[in-house]
Amino acid sequence: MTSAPPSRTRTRLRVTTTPVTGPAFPEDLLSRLPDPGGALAWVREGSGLVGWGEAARFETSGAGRFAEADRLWREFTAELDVEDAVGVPGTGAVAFASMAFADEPGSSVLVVPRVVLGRRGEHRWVTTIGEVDGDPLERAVRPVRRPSTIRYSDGRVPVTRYREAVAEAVRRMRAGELAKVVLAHDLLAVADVDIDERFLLGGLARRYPECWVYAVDGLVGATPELLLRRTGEVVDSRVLAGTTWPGSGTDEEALLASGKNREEHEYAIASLTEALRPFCAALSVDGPSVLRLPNVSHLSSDVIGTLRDDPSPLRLVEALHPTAAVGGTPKGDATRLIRELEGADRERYAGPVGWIDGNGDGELGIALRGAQVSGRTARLRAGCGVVADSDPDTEVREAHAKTLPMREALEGL
Ligand SMILES: C=C(O[C@H]1C=CC=C(C(=O)O)[C@@H]1O)C(=O)O
Repeated sequence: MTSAPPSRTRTRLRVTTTPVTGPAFPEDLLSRLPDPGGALAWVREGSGLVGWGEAARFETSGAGRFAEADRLWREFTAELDVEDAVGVPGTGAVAFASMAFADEPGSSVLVVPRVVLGRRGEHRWVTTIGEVDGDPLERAVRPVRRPSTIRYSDGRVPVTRYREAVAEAVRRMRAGELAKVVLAHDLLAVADVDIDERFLLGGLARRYPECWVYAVDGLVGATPELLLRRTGEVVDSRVLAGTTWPGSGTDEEALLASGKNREEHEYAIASLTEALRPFCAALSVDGPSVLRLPNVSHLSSDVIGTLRDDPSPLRLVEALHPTAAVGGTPKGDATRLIRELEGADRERYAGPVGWIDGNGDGELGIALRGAQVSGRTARLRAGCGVVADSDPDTEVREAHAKTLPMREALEGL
């Protein structure tokens, strides 16, 4: 489904990026999101983009969802009348993207906001796309509402089924059917009032400043994993796989030395670098080291490359997704096993999420540590890499630790 304003066919849509200096620009980008719903965000350590309103929206599905979204975005941006007085990645036309995990079913979306506030290094700017009433920096912000009660219940893949799924996956791996699969379960949270996306974003940003806090079309979270950032001819990625958490009995030194976690990590690195290398003149991996977050610590590697041609961020993530951090090895076998053992649609969990601009730059993370928010409900999802050595009970505990950021954000901690 595609919708764009009717004006698009009559006059060229105007996009204006203006630098902002002085106190008019907010210290906290998230604090300017005006409404409880419809938040668009990609923010880390105070920098990034937030947006609101909808100048256009493009929805795609199926195996061709990335290519179709890429085509629609190119066609849309070719028709724009852009005046960009800042000229850095994220200025000019921007779309927030959230792509479905699986080819079928699932719907992916690009949302083009009417207003974007952005911050990158010393640059601060406002972009308007199409008609905008008044000064976006003066726009009234509705008070952020916190829920009084949150009730949790089993989702479509309850913990008991999740444990069985992990045990079955381990059996298949010991029988030599595949090397790694990432299995996930979900948890349903119901609040007493409609959930204010800004309440979640604020809590996540406060507790997880080293993560990318995101919101696109009701999918809200704080991901520690960068799938791909394109800045001109440079691409980089932060690959995570292999986890420990407080109370697990495995400290960070033991995580670095753990054969099982190193194996999980190696598959994730290999899947990313094998898919990215054909696009690159040079590619290097630095790691693993340990990324310490309040709820978990991960084995983490940084990948950096120089592009040889000019592929768009969406075409690049099409090649990379799903890496073995969220799919498995071999990719096709793992994806089929996920469908069989989870038996429920992941929707946009573990899919690419972030932004793209009209000049070919973009930042897309993996939609982890989040929830799909709709009215009073939030569906939380979390998964773990399973290899032949995995223990089902331990994976259940690890998945529980991975839902902590969103449980705390809902509870206002
Ligand atoms: C699939 C998730 O985490 C991935 C990212 C980092 C570490 C992971 C792990 O150690 O299993 C997972 O591969 C999730 O948070 O839902």
